[in-house]
Amino acid sequence: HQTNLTTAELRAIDAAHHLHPFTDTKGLNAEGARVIVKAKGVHLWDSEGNQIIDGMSGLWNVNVGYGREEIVEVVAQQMRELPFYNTFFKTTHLPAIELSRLLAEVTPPQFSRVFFTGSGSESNDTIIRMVRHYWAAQDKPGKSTIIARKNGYHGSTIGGASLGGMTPMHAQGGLPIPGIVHIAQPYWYAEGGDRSPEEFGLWAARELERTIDELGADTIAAFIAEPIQGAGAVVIPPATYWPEIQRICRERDILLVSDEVICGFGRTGEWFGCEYFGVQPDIMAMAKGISSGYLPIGGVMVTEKVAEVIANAGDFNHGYTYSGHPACAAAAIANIKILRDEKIVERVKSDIGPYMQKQWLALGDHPMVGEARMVGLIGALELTPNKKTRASWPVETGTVGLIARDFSFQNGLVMRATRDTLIIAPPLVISHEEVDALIAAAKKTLDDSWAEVKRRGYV
Ligand SMILES: Cc1ncc(COP(=O)(O)O)c(CNc2cccc(C(=O)O)c2)c1O
Repeated sequence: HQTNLTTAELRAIDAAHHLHPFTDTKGLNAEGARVIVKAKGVHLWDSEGNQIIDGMSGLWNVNVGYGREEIVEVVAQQMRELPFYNTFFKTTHLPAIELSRLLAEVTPPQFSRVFFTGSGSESNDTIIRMVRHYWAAQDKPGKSTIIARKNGYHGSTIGGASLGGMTPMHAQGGLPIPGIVHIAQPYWYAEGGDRSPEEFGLWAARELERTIDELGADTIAAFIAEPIQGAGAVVIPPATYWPEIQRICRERDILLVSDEVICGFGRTGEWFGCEYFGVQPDIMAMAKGISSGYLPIGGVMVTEKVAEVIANAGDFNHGYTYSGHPACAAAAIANIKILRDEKIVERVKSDIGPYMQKQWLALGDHPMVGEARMVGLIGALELTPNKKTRASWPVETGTVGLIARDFSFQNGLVMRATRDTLIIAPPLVISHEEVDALIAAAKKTLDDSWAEVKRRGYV
C-alpha cells in the first residue's frame, strides 16, 4: 500500500476527513498525525522513514510482534474459501469450531465455552447481558447490579464505558447506565498514603465487601476487574488484593469476572492475568492479544457452570454480525498456535520478562521517578517532582506525562502516558538487545524530561 503523497499531503487529507479516537482533533490537526506505514518485529516505520521501537505493542495487543507471515497466509486462504458466514441460525464454520476448541485448551482449566465478539468492548457488553440473564434464568432477576472499579477501563461502548470508572468518559453521554457501581481501585502509589501495600490491598478488596453488604448480596450479579488495570496506568494490585476479592465473591455467590483484554495471552508471563494472581474467575473478557491485533476479534470465556445455565435457558437474545468472523478467527488460531508452539508465554515468565524487569525497575533510581513497577512485560514509571512524598506536579495533571511521551517518540520509542505515568508493554517476542535499546531510549527520555521540567520551573 504505497503512496506518492508527501507526509504533509497525507496529514492534510487525514485532517480533512478523519476523526480519531480519544483525540482532541483540533490539537492533533494543528500538529499533524504521525503516519505509520509499516512494521516488523517490534519496530514501526513512519512516512518520514523513522524507525521506532513499538513499546506499546500497538495498543497493548501485538503480542507476537509484526510481520508474522503465517498469520497472513492462513487469513488469505480463509478469505478465499469463506470470507464470511455467520453462526446465528443453526450454522457454524471451521474457524469458529477450531478456535473455540483451542481456547478451551489454552484458558484456565475451569473454562470450557466461548461466546465470540468483535472487540473488548463488545465482550464486556456481552458480559453485562450474560450475567444478568444468568441470574434471571435462576429466578433471581433482582440480582443484577455489577460492581466495578474507579479508573478501571472496560471499553468505549455504552456498556463498556459504564463498567469502566473513567469519569471523563461518563461525562460524555450520561454514563454509567443504571445498575453499575464503582468501588476504590487498588492503586497503592496514588491512594495508599502511609499504609503498607499489603494493608492497602486488603482495604481496597474489602471495599467490595462493604459495598455488597450495603446493597445486599441478593442484588449483586457480578464483580468485574482487570487483573492489572492497563489504561488506568498499569495499576498492579498488592499481593493481598485478589485472593481477598475471590474470598468475598465466593462467600456471597457473586460471579467473578476477569477482564483479560490486556492481561490475557501472555502479557503477565502467564497465559492469563487471573493465573498470575492465583484466582479462578467464572467469566473472562478477551480481545487484543487473542489475535495480536492482526484482525479484530474478542470473546467471552465461561465455565461449564455458567454455560449450563445459559444453554438451558432457551434463546440467549444477543450476538453480533461478526461474532466469530471466519477470517478473524483464523488469525486468532494462527496467533495462539504461535504463542503456544514457540513457548512465548513461558519465555516471558522465565527469560525476557525478568531480563526487562531488572532494567525497568532500575529506572526507579532516576530523580524523576517515584515508582517503577512491572509484571511480565507490562510496566509503568510514576513521574514526580519529589520521590519521597510522591508529590503531584505543580501544573495540570497530564502535562508532564505528555512532555515525556513526546520526548519518547523523539527518542525513537513509543511509550504511553496516562496522566503523569509512563507506560510500557512491548511485544512479547522482544529480544534482549531490543530491550537494551528500549531501556536506553527510556532513560534518555527521563533525562530529557527532567531537564525540561526544571527549565519550566516545575521542580
Ligand atoms: C481491559 C480492557 N477491556 C476492554 C477494552 C476495550 O477493548 P476494545 O478497544 O477492543 O473495544 C480495553 C481496551 N483498551 C484500550 C483501547 C484503546 C486504547 C487504550 C490505551 O490505553 O490507550 C486501551 C481494555 O484495556
